[in-house]
Amino acid sequence: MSARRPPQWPSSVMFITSPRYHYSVPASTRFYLTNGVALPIHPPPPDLNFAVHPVVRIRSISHPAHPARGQYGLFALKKIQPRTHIMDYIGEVHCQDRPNSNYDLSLFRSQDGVNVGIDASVMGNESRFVNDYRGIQGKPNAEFVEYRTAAGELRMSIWSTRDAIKKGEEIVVSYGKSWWLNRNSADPPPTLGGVISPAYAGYHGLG
Ligand SMILES: C[S@@+](CC[C@H](N)C(=O)[O-])C[C@H]1O[C@@H](n2cnc3c(N)ncnc32)[C@H](O)[C@@H]1O
Repeated sequence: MSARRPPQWPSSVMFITSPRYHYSVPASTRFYLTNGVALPIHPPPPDLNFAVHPVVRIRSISHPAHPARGQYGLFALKKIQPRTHIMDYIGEVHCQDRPNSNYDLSLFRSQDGVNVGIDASVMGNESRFVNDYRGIQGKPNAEFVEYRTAAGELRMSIWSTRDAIKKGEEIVVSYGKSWWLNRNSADPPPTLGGVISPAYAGYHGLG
C-alpha cells in the first residue's frame, strides 16, 4: 500500500493519527494521560498508510468575506448527525509554553500546575484545520470534548453539537475568547462576539 495523506495536506506538516508525546511531558503526567498505557516517545517513527477521513475534507478558503480567507478550513463531506464524534484533535502532546503556535490546544491542567497542550503545528491530523466560528457562523456547530479512549488515553475530540452539520458546511468550533486574547500572532482577532460578515452569511464553502 502507498502512503496516503488527506487531500490538501501541507508537505511541511507530518500527518499522524495518534498523539506523540514530547519529552517535556513528565513521566508522572504521561502516566496519568495514558492511564499507564505504553506509547511511542518523541521523535516518532514515520507514519504510512493512513485512511483518509470519511466525513471531513480540508478546503482552501477563497471567499473574500471569510475571515480566514487564504487559509484552509475543515468541511463536512456529507451530513453529520447531531452529537456525533467527528474526530480527535491529534498533535504533539507537550508541557511547554508555545505562545507562537496557532495550533496549540489545552488538554489538561494538573492541580500542581502542569499544563498539557496538544500542538498540531508540526504534526497532526485534519482537525488542525478547524476554524473558530467567529465571523463565519453565528455559533459553533462543533465542540471540543475531552474523553478517554478504550485503552485509557486522555484525548480531546471534536463532536457535532445538537444540530446536524449539513453536507458542505464548514465545521467550526469555539477556541474560547482567551485563546484569541492570549495570542502573540499578528493575525487580527475575529470579532469576539461572533458577528458574521453579511457578505459571508449563508455561504457554505463547498457550494
Ligand atoms: C488551528 S488554525 C486553523 C486552520 C487555519 N485556518 C489553517 O489554514 O491552517 C488557527 C488559525 O486559523 C485562523 N482562524 C481560525 N478561525 C478564524 C476566524 N474565525 N477568523 C479569522 N481567522 C481564523 C487564524 O489564523 C488562527 O491562528
